[in-house]
Amino acid sequence: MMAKTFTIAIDGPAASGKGTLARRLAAHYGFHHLDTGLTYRAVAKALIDRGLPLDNEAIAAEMAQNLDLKHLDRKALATHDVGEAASKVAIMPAVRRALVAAQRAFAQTLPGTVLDGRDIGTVVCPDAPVKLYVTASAQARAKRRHAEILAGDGEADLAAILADLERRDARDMGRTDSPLKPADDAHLLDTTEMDIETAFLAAKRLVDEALAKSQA
Ligand SMILES: Nc1ncnc2c1ncn2[C@@H]1O[C@H](COP(=O)(O)OP(=O)(O)OP(=O)(O)O)[C@@H](O)[C@H]1O
Ligand SMILES: Nc1ccn([C@@H]2O[C@H](COP(=O)(O)O)[C@@H](O)[C@H]2O)c(=O)n1
Repeated sequence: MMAKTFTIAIDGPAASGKGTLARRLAAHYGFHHLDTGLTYRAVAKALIDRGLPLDNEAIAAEMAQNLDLKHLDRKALATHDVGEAASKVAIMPAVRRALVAAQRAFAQTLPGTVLDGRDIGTVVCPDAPVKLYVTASAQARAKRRHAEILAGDGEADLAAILADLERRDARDMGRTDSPLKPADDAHLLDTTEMDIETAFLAAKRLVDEALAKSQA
């Protein structure tokens, strides 16, 4: 018999704060965390590093099939160019099939997991007992990303960041395969007016309710 698992599914647009929340929740509950955006970024970076095209589905899918989830280097994958390239390879069904299979295996083999991305509640873990769709206005998200880059001693232009976010959101929401959207049973968490602690407490309340239900 398969052991019981509990997955927290978190989705939302770029820089909405879903990764921050996912990490906080995973630390709080002692769960394993997978940032699924890193998996798409890793495929994109593997192609870029080898000088391979970003629009060849067969080549990209081969990279996705060979990806090892244990070796995702967040720092190396964090650049703007890799994020932009990731959203291009993410439109390819064969890439998604390979990555979704690995993401599902992560959720199904560990007892407590938090996965964040764009299609966790809709495609990867449609039966997750708790789903959060984290949003914030595009302006708020751009300001947060801007502050993050400046804090890391980088240079950034707020208007350019806003344009990038909006372009990436449009690609993620407009693609045919697994577009970004809230699952029908997701809780919407708009953090435009919330600081990180307030957003965490709101999310924790929803997870606590789901955990209590799953143990009843
Ligand atoms: N509620 C909040 N209030 C203020 N800042 C926040 C809030 N949530 C997250 N942040 C900050 O916003 C930035 C983006 O957050 P985060 O990286 O978690 O977003 P994300 O949705 O995971 O982004 P991506 O999709 O690009 O991976 C970070 O600098 C984070 O510290
Ligand atoms: N479940 C997911 C996660 C990510 N993507 C795509 O990857 C891009 C990068 O994601 P980040 O969260 O690291 O910014 C993102 O723009 C999506 O195109 C996805 O499709 N599904």
